Amino acid sequence: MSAPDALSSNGSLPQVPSLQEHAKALVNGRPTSTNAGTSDRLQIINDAKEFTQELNPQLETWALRDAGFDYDIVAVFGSQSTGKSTLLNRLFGTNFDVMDETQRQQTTKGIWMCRGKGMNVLVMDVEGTDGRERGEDQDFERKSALFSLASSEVLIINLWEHQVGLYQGANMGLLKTVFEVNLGLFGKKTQDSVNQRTMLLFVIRDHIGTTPLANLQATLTADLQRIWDSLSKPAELQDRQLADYFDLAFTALPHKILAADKFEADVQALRKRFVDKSSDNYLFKPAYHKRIPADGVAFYMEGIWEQVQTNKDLDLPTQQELLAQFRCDEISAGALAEFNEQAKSQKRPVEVGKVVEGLGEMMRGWRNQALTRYDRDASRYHQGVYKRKRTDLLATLDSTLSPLFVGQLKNLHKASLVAFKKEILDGLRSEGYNFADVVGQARGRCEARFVEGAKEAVVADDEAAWNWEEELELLREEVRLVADQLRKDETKKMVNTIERNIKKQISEPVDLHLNKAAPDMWDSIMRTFKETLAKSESSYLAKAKSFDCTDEENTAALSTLRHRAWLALRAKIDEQTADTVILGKLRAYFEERFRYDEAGVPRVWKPDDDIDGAFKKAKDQTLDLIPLYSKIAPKDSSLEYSPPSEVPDQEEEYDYAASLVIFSETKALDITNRFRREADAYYVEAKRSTVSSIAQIPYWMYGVLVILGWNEAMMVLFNPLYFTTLLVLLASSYAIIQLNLAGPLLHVAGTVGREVKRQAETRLREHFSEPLQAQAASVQRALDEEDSRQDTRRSPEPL
Ligand SMILES: Nc1nc2c(ncn2[C@@H]2O[C@H](COP(=O)(O)OP(=O)(O)OP(=O)(O)O)[C@@H](O)[C@H]2O)c(=O)[nH]1
Repeated sequence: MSAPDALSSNGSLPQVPSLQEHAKALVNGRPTSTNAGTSDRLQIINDAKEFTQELNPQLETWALRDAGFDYDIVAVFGSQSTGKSTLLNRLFGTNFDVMDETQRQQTTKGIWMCRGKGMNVLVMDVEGTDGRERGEDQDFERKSALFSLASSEVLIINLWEHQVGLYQGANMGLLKTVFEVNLGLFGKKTQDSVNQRTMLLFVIRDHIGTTPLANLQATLTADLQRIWDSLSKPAELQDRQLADYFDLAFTALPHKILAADKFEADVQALRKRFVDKSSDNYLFKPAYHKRIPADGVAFYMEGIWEQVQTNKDLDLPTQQELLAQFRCDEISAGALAEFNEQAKSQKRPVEVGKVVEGLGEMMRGWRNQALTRYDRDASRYHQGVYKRKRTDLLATLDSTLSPLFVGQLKNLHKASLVAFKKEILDGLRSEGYNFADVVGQARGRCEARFVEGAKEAVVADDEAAWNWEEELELLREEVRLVADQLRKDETKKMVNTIERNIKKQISEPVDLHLNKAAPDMWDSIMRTFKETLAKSESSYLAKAKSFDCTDEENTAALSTLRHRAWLALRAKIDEQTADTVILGKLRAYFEERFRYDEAGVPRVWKPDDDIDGAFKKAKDQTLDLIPLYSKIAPKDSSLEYSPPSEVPDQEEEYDYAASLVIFSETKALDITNRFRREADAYYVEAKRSTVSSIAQIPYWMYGVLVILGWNEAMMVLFNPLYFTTLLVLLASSYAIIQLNLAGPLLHVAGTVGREVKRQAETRLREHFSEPLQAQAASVQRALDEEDSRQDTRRSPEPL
């Protein structure tokens, strides 16, 4: 027989298509099978040379898909109707179709497969050779031989005894093809295909016994050796022997009908060689196994058939690699699907900022589960591919877990920072806290919390991929910023508290000193102020120590404090020198001097008192106070206030010199005038009080009245009518007193009396005080005129 179609004209193997191309073709363009298998046998390649799609489900039905390497494949080929199916059925308990005894025509078409009864063996019944039914087309024979060789561990070559020694009859042509193809398949890659040996079991049927089996075996071996020698081997394989690739075994079976019992016994003996692993003759030796895991057999066989069909180079290691790629991808995808489902469950919580408890453990669990699953199923395949795909899978797993890890770190970062702030604020609420201690402890706990959480979230040992140090650095930086901010806030709060205290402390003394209006008033005020400020500054510095404030911060805070203290003093002074308040002070000062004498007794002005002199003196003394109040000017220069050179957070520079002035000149003038007016009113009042005392009725006037009224009194006494009237009045008075009506009557009488007295006084005053009245009126007029003149001068400026 000629070289197989798989070989190109120059004898070399054609180029292998890329693995991806091939896998794609297989996955997308699988032929649809019309070969529906029965429950226990399946036509894997039909008449139209199409590979079935049912093999995988069938393997599942046969419970072989998960067998791993724990299964074997045996195939038979030989001439048509040589009892192949019969033999297989007997050996493996299968139910391949057997030819009806009377018809003698081909029964097995294509390739059928059965599972050996009670054994993990896949048995393939291959369409018989000879090509009688297919005419001269021996293409299928070659392809099926190639397919069987690539997948089976044991190849049974079935032949009649009388075929031994015949070239065609004994399928020697086909064997030549098998050997050639075998070289192509396994020859070159000896390293990879160290296990790729195949057992060729020759079963000689209808052995009569006249020629001993040994002789038949010798003939066949010699024939095979001859064929092997005649092969045109590639240069590098010239010295390879048939035994390097094949183990040969021979057995003979007697005539099935003529020696039925013997036939049956020998078949059982042969069956034992397929079943009994302990036997020396055990045929399914591990060395023959093609190392295709059971779950990959369907894909592998389909791939091989595809290659054989398209006459492409059948490079088994490549096929195995291809299979490994496909299966590893499938297994990896299965593991990934489950893993993704698990990872998805925690994606949302992490995304919304939750710190997921035990996330690291979960992630490690999912990852290990996926890898274990992958390792369990994929490690049986081509190691190179398995490892490569494992690396890919690992990368995919990690790339899914990485965002969760990073998210968890970010959430931990946030949570730790929030806890840090809360702890500090809680700490600052406690009595007598030490800021540095509070911050230091909170910082320690914050970092510890983060590190603990981060370590838990680490998925693998690879420090570069699962690094949390950088995030910790970021956290530290932020903690520093927060602590700084808190310290600044605390410092501010402290400055505010001290400022409030200063206000409280200076309030009373300043009031007191401003009320006294002594020449050293400002000295006293400034002394108090400076002492209070000095105390406040030292209390700030004492507290600031625990805040770890820098020198610059302390300087800034002290400047602010000094500035604010000054503003507080100024505010207090302003409050005490507001128009009405200062006028009140001046009035009080003036009154003290004008209305009271040296002993503090209120003065009653007499006409000869020197009202004008006293008024002028008191007024001048009071007016002298205005310049005193106008400017903060302590006599002792050491008490002068030294303002801070620079105040932070202040846009415009504060003018201390200007702040020393309390009243501007205009203001001082205004106050002067307003005071003058008030003082003048006191003067007028004083003057009036002397007029009132002059207007008293002289006592001799009452004597005059008695003398002038004497006649009228006598007339009442001596006139009966008047006298009677008098008696009636007296009697009435008596009755009134007796009846207790004296009170109301006296009240009425008092009122009437007062009215009469008032009338009388008025009349008398009008009579005696006209000249003095005229004098007072002229003074009042003069004052009014003076006022109106000053009003006219001041009119452009508002009061
Ligand atoms: N003489 C003889 N006949 C047998 C033997 N075993 C089976 N047969 C008969 O040979 C005929 C063919 O048997 P099959 O088992 O169908 O042969 P086959 O090789 O599978 O046939 P195809 O599938 O058509 O190639 C049947 O009629 C069997 O009864 C045997 O050992 N000796």
